[in-house]
Amino acid sequence: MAEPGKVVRWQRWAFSNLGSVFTNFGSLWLILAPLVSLVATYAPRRLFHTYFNLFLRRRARRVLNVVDPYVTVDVSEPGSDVRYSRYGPVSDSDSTYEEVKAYLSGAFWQNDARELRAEGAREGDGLVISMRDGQDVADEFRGVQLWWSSVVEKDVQGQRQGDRRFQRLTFHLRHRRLVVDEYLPHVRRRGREILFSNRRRRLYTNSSSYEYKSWSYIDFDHPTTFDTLAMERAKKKEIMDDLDAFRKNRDFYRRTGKPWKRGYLLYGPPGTGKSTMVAAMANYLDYDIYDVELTVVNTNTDLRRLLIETTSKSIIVIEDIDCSLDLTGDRAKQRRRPGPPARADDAADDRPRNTVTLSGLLNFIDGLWSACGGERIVVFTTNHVDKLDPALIRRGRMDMHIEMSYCGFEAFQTLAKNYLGVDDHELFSSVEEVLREAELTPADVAECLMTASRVGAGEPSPCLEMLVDELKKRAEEKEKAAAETKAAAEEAEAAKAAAEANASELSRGNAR
Ligand SMILES: Nc1ncnc2c1ncn2[C@@H]1O[C@H](COP(=O)(O)OP(=O)(O)OP(=O)(O)O)[C@@H](O)[C@H]1O
Ligand SMILES: [Mg+2]
Repeated sequence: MAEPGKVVRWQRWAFSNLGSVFTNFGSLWLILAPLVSLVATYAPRRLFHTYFNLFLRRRARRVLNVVDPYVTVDVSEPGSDVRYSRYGPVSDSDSTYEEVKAYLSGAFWQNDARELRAEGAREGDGLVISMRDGQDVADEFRGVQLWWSSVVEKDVQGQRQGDRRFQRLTFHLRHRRLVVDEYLPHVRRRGREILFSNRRRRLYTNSSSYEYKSWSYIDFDHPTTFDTLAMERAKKKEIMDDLDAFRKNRDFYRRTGKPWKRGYLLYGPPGTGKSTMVAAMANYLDYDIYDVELTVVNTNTDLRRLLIETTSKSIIVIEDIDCSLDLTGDRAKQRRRPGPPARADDAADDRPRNTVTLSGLLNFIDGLWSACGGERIVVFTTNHVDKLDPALIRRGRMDMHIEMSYCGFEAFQTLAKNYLGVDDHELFSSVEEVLREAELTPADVAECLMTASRVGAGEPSPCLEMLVDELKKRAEEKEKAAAETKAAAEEAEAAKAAAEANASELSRGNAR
């Protein structure tokens, strides 16, 4: 490494003035020597040695600081022993070395280091670029110049054979506080971010409570983004802004004493894109997803264990929350669960029943344990928002309520762009008309577009003509189905009323 310029200058000055340094020190010593021997004779022996030693050490350190005012800190590769440098213990932690390397891999693009080394990132397809041994890069932080170099030393003292590798940081003595308090934490934070962005994201799901591992996972590789998500533009922007504000406001959450987490409730009919929205959120934030299957969680304690084992920068999602548990009742009713077994063989089965309660779930969302780790998003999806206990979705728990509604014209434009690659077309107005009159979900429209683009070989005009016909057909079918359902419901209602009237007539007859 090219030595920091100032060190070289100081060293040259010291050597060229060696003669006068010794002359001055010699005359000073002529005066001090009798004084020292006087004190040595009359002062208590132990006291003299302690103070004299201290005095000499301090002088020596000051002289050393003048000759070489630069501090070095080594971050050693995991596995090496902790070392001590002139300025105290050398940092040695499993993740610090990787974090520093990742941080430096980002610094090379602005630097002129030419001899680099590339290693595959531990996860994902990215590469971590680092310095070849003996290379160095300069860095700047708040106007202060620092140097990093990659050092390899033969391991001479330990039982370990082979080389020891370090990332060595050099900086001026006067910046020690800045480096320790601010620069190194900044390096670790940034390094962690780079490692995080290089990793493969994961989609976790909880195993049944009897299994040893709480979560199992697969790689998460969902292609949906906010660009491909069909929704009104203003609403989409509002959600993205909210997510941005959440991600960037770590300090705000700390300052206001709030745990760094946010809840989103997605509600709407089937096929309006609730699950798709969760994937878009995860891709936007670069977070992992924990998909909680509540029906296989036995107790509140198991639920808490699941929470503790999630990592930060993740979305915890409970889909169809209204179906997962009986969460529609009041809390008093919940506390009485589990009730008597419904079937005779249930009584013989002594496995614990599902006893997750509403209050267990409330604690999961914002109890004391929910604050551990931070930077988490909780998402509930439901088709029936009106059936949920208000406590579960009150603001503060579910901070943002997002209605996923039927496909409007703006949502259709996004889908047309996704499937046909067109932004505008004369047939769009016909589609708009159909959508205004019928309640079609984005899933309906997406499916029609898929068929149309396959049959019409991706040509916009025939595809859109086909789409209009298909949508009209679907709208009619839906209308018919809705009318039939309504008629059936009315019929059932009438039958129920008649049965009740009959029963009361009968009981009155009996009473007479
Ligand atoms: N808003 C949307 N934007 C883009 N594609 C969508 C949208 N909504 C639905 N789709 C398409 O429809 C399919 C089903 O959507 P999705 O599973 O997200 O609906 P959902 O609201 O979660 O339904 P459910 O309530 O039944 O779970 C998706 O795979 C996607 O292709
Ligand atoms: Mg869904």
